[in-house]
Amino acid sequence: MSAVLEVTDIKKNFGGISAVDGVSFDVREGEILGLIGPNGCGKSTLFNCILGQLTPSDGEVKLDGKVVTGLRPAELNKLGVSRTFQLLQVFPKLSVRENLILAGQEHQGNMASRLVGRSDAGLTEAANQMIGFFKLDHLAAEPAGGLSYGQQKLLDAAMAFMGGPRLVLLDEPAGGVNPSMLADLKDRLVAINREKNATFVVIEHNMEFVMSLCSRVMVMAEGKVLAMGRPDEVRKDPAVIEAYLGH
Ligand SMILES: Nc1ncnc2c1ncn2[C@@H]1O[C@H](COP(=O)(O)OP(=O)(O)OP(=O)(O)O)[C@@H](O)[C@H]1O
Repeated sequence: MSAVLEVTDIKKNFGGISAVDGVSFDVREGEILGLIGPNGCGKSTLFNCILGQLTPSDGEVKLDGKVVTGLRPAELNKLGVSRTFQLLQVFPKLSVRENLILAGQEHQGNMASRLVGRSDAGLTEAANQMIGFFKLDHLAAEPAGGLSYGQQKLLDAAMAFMGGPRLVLLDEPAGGVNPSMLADLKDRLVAINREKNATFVVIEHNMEFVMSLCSRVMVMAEGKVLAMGRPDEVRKDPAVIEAYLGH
């Protein structure tokens, strides 16, 4: 399997703080990689360095073998890199379908179409497919703000997959989602991975969710990679247990 994403020796300092301290890993095509670690260990900073929200102090990011370090988020979007944020990014007054269309326009770098008219740039069909895929049919015309929190997280994840991205980085997709919706969310993420061969990286604090969703898990502590491996290997790694119990 070829690597979609290769991260080599990424570092990010904030003044005297070394938030990410020499992290290297790769993500293979069709893989779901989990990224876990105690609060403040550098997960979000690492995501932001990969996604162009932050410029790394050092290191290299490659997408499909091409160096993309330092590219802006919009440029990465056009290359097929998509993300969700810890906090929901849905537009509450727009319908579920409109939110998906807008996300598709963003992925195409086509936000200007918002200003020049309500043309959907051919994205209604793609949005309808995503609605079906994420089982949001009964909510398609509802304003997103009227959905439950768990449904909005499902929509938020669906938005990241509009436009058939090459790589999706999901930041705490399960955060605050109740157990019954969690099962739906996991089920849909597994399905999109299998049926569309989608590749993604998931930051998540919900250990059970991440261990059952991901094929490999990377554990960070204090800006470094502490462990990387299959969920069952990582779960019993003494250094990982210590990192969690120590906090
Ligand atoms: N913009 C910033 N300026 C200064 N320090 C920052 C900045 N962003 C993050 N940090 C620091 O870098 C370290 C890593 O933070 P980061 O948010 O990446 O951790 P995290 O693992 O994502 O945490 P959480 O699980 O709580 O989201 C922390 O010490 C944090 O205080």
